[in-house]
Amino acid sequence: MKVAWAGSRETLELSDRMAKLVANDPVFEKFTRPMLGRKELFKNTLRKAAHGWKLIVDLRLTEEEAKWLRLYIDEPAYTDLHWGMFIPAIEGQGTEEQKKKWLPLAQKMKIIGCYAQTELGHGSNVQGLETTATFDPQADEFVIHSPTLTSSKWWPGGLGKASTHALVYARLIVGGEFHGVHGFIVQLRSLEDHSPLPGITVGDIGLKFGNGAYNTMDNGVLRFDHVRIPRNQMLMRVSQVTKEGKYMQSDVPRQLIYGTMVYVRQTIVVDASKALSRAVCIATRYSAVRRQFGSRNGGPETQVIDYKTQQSRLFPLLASAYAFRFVGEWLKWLYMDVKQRLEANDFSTLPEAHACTAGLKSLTTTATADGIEECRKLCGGHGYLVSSGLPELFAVYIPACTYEGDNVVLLLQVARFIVKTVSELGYKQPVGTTAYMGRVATLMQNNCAVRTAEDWLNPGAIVEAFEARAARMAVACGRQLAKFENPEEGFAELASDLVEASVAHCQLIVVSKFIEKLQQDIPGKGVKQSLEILCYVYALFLLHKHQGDFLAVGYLTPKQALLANDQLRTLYSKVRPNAIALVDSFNYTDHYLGSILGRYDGNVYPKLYEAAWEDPLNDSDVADGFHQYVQPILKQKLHSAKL
Ligand SMILES: CCCCCCCC/C=C\C/C=C/C(=O)SCCNC(=O)CCNC(=O)[C@H](O)C(C)(C)COP(=O)(O)OP(=O)(O)OC[C@H]1O[C@@H](n2cnc3c(N)ncnc32)[C@H](O)[C@@H]1OP(=O)(O)O
Ligand SMILES: Cc1cc2nc3c(=O)[nH]c(=O)nc-3n(C[C@H](O)[C@H](O)[C@H](O)COP(=O)(O)OP(=O)(O)OC[C@H]3O[C@@H](n4cnc5c(N)ncnc54)[C@H](O)[C@@H]3O)c2cc1C
Repeated sequence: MKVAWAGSRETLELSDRMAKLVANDPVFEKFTRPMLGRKELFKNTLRKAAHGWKLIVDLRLTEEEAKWLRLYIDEPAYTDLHWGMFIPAIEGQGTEEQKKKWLPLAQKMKIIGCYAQTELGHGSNVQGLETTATFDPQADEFVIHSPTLTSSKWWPGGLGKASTHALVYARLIVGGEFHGVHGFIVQLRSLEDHSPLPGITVGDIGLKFGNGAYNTMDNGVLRFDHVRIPRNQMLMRVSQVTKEGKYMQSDVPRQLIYGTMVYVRQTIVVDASKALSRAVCIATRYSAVRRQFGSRNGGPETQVIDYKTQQSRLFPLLASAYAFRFVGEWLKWLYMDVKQRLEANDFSTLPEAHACTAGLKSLTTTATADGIEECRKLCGGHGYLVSSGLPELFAVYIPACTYEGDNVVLLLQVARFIVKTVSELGYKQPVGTTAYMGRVATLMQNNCAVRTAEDWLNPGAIVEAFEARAARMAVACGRQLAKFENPEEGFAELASDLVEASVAHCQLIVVSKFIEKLQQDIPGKGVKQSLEILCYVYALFLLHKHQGDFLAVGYLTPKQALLANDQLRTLYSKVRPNAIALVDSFNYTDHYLGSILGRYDGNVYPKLYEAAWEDPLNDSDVADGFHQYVQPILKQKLHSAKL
């Protein structure tokens, strides 16, 4: 199962080596992180990033090894944006000449870059950005300017204190004409002493949610006062500005300017499976350690993992972690395919790649953020302790629902794609993830054939149920929209229904990709069988949770919905014997997990007890402040009898 989770034996071995390298290095200690003040915390992150880079260079780590190393260091840092957005943006939007100039500098870390798109007043609406880049043909330069307070760049990670350069998204103005938003490489700080260059105001935006958590990152604010950059620092793969001041659009679609977001959204789906699996690993191991009630004749109490309520909350999350892992693997394939096509100037699959990355990013991050919080509750009171690892994991993770596109805004993008597909059904055969809509007549007509709980253990029955629900919801939205004279007005009015239809479509993708995964050769005794059980748990859990949809569109009867729930209960009993093995298969070191409750050896109580004494409040028996603030109250002579 470890191999199935990792994707291949090579990846398992490689990631395991990197995990151990980090776990055994004292520089990467992270237990005290939530207690550090902001300055100390940030300096410590810089130290870890520097040490990580030294290891990469000294040990001549490959790009793949370096990625795993950074993952296991497990501390948001400017390097995430440098490697994760700045470099990919140049790769995707730069010309060959630009790549030749900038990529070696960035890859050797001679410059540090960030991705500066969002502004104080504008995030989701990228076309509404206010920063301007005005071409000056005399000087052959662009003038980058922040005309208003709301145009201040706000949020970019790594911008506040670390970056020397930024990829700045600004409105292009050539000859007095606006040409939409484009990306520009702008130097922010001196490469000698790191001080901000003239015309640049830059700093950190302040503390964020949670202790430690995302506060290791210097999310920044940036303003430009007529900062000049050479013309060739506009990324010019999509469109060009000539020396003479001519704006030229190539054959490449404008949307490629948003390409870095597509790339990162794709990586976020696999990351969701990592974050959720960490939380599930902690909650599952602890649920086997924790006992409550049910002692007979003085024997041990019941392990809480044996309660059906615990199982019905925990096992769907375990199944979701696996589902997100496999859909993430598929999405990575889809992205690589699109990338190759784009290089060959084939843009036909870009809309589907955008819809899939947007929708699956939204679906998986929402479920993961909710799932981490559920895991905290599954651990009872001890889950609220920072040493459980769950509060920090939650605090670090939740912005994923917002960054790289607010999850609702992204689902509305999926809705546009679905509505367009439905409207074209008469004359265009849908392909890829919308191919099922090509069978819309059958899906609208046929109803579920399930008669017994066992009938639900059938991939065909499950896929058809999810297809029928998604198709019927999409068609219903299409019909409602048709009643509006102005389509944009209709879209705005029906936005909530459209979002629900998008969720149904995305859930269908995850379920189908899990089922497709099981059609592959999966080596290892019992591995495939265990994954089949998890796949059914995932699908039937969703069906149960959203049974209102399946019933409302008229595909299921209430009896069939009840049978699905009966089957789900049986499946939980099948997951239970392997639950610990299924989380051990994530192969997480205790260092990466960062949780006393989730320790591999299960030695929870002694370690919790020990850790309590390490709290700074326990440095002395009598607290600092006692004599000043508590003792006077204790010694106070009160005159009123009532008091
Ligand atoms: C491996 C390491 C990875 C490390 C990563 C580290 C993560 C670190 C953590 C945080 C970093 C965070 C970074 C950020 O948050 S960066 C900022 C991200 N910002 C956003 O995501 C903004 C969201 N908004 C948008 O994407 C867009 O503005 C929009 C899509 C919501 C709307 O855009 P607009 O231009 O108004 O488009 P329309 O709706 O009018 O659509 C026009 C047309 O274009 C299509 N389209 C839109 N986006 C894309 C795209 N990305 N790719 C392809 N096509 C796209 C859209 O579908 C329309 O098509 P049409 O209907 O056929 O005309
Ligand atoms: C931790 C973190 C790191 C970040 N890192 C970066 C970075 O490195 N670089 C960068 O450029 N940016 C970064 N961002 C910014 C991030 O990309 C934006 O915050 C994000 O795109 C959401 O935009 P917003 O803040 O404008 O939200 P808003 O759009 O203002 O959202 C507010 C509310 O309005 C709703 N809403 C907005 N538009 C619509 C609509 N059309 N229909 C219905 N509802 C709508 C949303 O659903 C939400 O509920 C980061 C943000 C965070 C939190």
